[in-house]
Amino acid sequence: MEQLGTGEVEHLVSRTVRIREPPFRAVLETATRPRTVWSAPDDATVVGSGAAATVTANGPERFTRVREAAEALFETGDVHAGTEAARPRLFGGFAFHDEGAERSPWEAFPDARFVFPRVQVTYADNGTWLTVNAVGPDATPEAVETRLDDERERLRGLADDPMGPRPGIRERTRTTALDDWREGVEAAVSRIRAGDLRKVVLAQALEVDLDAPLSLSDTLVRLGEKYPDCHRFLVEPAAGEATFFGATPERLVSVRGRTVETGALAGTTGRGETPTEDEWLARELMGSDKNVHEHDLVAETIRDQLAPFAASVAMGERGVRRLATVQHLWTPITAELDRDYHVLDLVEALHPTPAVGGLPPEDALATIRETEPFDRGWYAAPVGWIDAAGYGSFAVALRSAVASQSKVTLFAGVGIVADSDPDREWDEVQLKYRPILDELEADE
Ligand SMILES: C=C(O[C@@H]1C=C(C(=O)O)C=C[C@H]1O)C(=O)O
Repeated sequence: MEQLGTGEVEHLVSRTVRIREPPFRAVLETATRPRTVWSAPDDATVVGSGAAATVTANGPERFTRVREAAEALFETGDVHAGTEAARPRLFGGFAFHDEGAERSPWEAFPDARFVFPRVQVTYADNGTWLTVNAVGPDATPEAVETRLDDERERLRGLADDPMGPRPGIRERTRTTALDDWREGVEAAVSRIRAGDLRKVVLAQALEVDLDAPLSLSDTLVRLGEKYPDCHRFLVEPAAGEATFFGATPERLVSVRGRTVETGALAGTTGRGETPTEDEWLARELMGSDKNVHEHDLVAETIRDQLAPFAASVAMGERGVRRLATVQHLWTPITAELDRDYHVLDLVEALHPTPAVGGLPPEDALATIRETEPFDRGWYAAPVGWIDAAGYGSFAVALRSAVASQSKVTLFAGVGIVADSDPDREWDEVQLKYRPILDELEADE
């Protein structure tokens, strides 16, 4: 595996063939570390196995460092992709805070880490594609083509075995007790009422010990079935046991050419038992001053953050996005860039939006660090991909967890504004654990 430093030029070989569609679950099940999954509603689904190259970076400069290393990697490509969906891409993400995501369960996660998969299966609208990549002095077309034949053979033999049962939970440990939560939320509300802050997103973590080992391939399949409109992702360091995965409703930003797509997602309510109750909850959410305020702060900030890059920014109409477990206020936002930018320029400018950080950003981040008794690591941070043209797509890593052998740590947060009630916010956190928790609790 090649570890790329800034400015190094490496020789890259990439070959792709079209294949008969192998079962996603078995492809992921038989992939080797570090594994990669990216699956978005408007994008091809990608499963990566191993790393032909890895880019890592730390600290506040991590966005620039990754961009430079990506540009160096893609500079000398000998690429036969056959289809756009299988062109070379780096998959990975960033830590939430500028520095120091080292506490458990994040020990193996640097502040930024991207993988150029060694073997990649791409499920696209125009078929399924197998890619083999190699980087370094020994990367030759012959070696890559031989590996391509071997992998194609191997994938042909994969059976679509039935999924196993969910693992079941032995024990749950909260990082934040209800009393401490109330105290933290009340302190934040006081600061907001005093005018020191406008909004802050406070999160919790929940550690669960499982009865049986977790099958991440089953979990990713089930999340895809239940949350087809969400971005599914899985990223992991090569060493250690930890895997970060989730199914998030929130897109941070996509850039293709000069077109930018993003949106504001903030303000939450539950799902009803019946369509009528669902409608009632949605209408209540749309009419709630507290939620609309919480939401509009996000939408307006994104618009302002995009403005320096954009020839025009268009805000869509605020509406409700209904997911299997919650409903959110959502405003689609698009922009046209005033010149070519790298997607990471936009990621750096937008992260963290007040949907996961707060306002003013620096004060909100300080409040988060002071209040939260755990490390956010990569939770609520950008995960996604970048290509040689500087295009890319990033989601906000919510409804997510870190899994190791028999332990999973889940994360969820809520926006706090002047009239937030600590107990209602507590309930909202529990609701946001549901997507992952539902896949860990034993089947009835
Ligand atoms: C912070 C989370 O979600 C974010 C916060 C929301 C809110 O406060 O209403 C809604 C969607 C997300 O932007 C999370 O899921 O952990």
